[in-house]
Amino acid sequence: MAAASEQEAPSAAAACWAAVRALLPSTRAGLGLGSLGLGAEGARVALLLEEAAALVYPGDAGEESLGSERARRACLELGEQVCDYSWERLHVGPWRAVSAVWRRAWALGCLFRVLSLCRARGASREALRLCDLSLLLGAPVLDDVMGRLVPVLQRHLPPEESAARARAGAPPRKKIRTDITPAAPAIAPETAVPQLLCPSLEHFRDSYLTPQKPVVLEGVVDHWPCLRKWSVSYIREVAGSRTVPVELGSRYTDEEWSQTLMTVDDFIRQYIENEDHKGYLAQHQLFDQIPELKLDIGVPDYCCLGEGDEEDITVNAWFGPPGTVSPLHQDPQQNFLVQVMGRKYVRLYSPQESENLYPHEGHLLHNTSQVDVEDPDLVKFPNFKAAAFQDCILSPGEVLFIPVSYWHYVRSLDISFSVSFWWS
Ligand SMILES: O=C(O)CCC(=O)C(=O)O
Ligand SMILES: [Fe+2]
Repeated sequence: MAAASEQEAPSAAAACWAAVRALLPSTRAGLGLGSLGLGAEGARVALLLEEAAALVYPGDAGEESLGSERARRACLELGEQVCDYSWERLHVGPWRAVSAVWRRAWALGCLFRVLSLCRARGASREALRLCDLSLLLGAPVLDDVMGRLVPVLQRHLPPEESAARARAGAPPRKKIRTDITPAAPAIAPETAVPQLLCPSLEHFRDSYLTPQKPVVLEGVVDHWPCLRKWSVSYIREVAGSRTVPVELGSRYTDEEWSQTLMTVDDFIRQYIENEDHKGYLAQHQLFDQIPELKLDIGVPDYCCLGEGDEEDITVNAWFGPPGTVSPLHQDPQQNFLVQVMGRKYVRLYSPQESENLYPHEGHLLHNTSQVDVEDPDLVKFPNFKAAAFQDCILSPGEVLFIPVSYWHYVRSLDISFSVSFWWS
């Protein structure tokens, strides 16, 4: 199959297509559509995928892959239809119940759309966005082809589509304010979480993990490159063009809270540089999406004390402006919350205090307290004042151990980036 139809010297678009094409299986059978397992209810989608595949791998020796405008348009539309069908399947019931089959169908729909766009005009931000939508909602297909496409598209993105150029015509940005930040609460010695410099594994296990006591570990991640490298401009440089989920609104318990998808570049412009609104890139497995950032972090050694494998650790990014609030809640795993940029105020309550913390009723929020920790309504929640707590201000390079089910409330004091490790 010819790599490009253009007769003239390979254009940028043709060079991009050649690189994209090289990531695909050499034969149509290599797509493995026959073993997708969509079943009877997915028969229509299976047909749409076969039709799209036939355009990318035409049977006729003389015909080129997506060689005509008509073929490219048809492939784009088929991919869109596959995505429409799969989208509905992805949004029925809770996320953990969504079948991997439909997540793979979603990824393939995105793939055919990306192929059609790249064949027509080379790399584009839209193609990159579709790769991210596939990585965020889909399941890996063809040896993670959507992840492998990202660096190829980034390399071939024409300058006018790159984030830097997109900003060149924009009005000058507001300078990021680092001088005025929300007041840091004073930490009383009697409530302060203990701090420990590089304890041995045994000491941490015997004095904190086994008795399930919180502690701030110091000096244990000093060698992680993120502590020297990360800044708002570095994150923009590495991740600016990538699409990520963002929480909008002050806190997830508020009525007007919502989630959206946007590029990191837009997130920084709207919510980090502009402090009028609250946006939080929260609880996102950014390091699976952008492996380059993973090179800058490690896994805390103490995780080896758990019973699970290292691959089972869930690593989340939390990036936001000053004033983001995670309401008081508990999680079902041990947590190392690693602070990389800026400071956070953290308040902790033992699971034994649950009765004094007024968890929401109902299944969805039963692990979240109804009390606004720093401004409690003591008429509605009188026992809250009796609840004993510990607190700390977590600064860059510090690691907070939050035992399983320990209640935690977190407010950022500066532009902040934290990385959490949920482990068992
Ligand atoms: O940093 C935050 O805003 C919340 C972190 C958190 O809840 C967690 O790591 O489990
Ligand atoms: Fe949490």
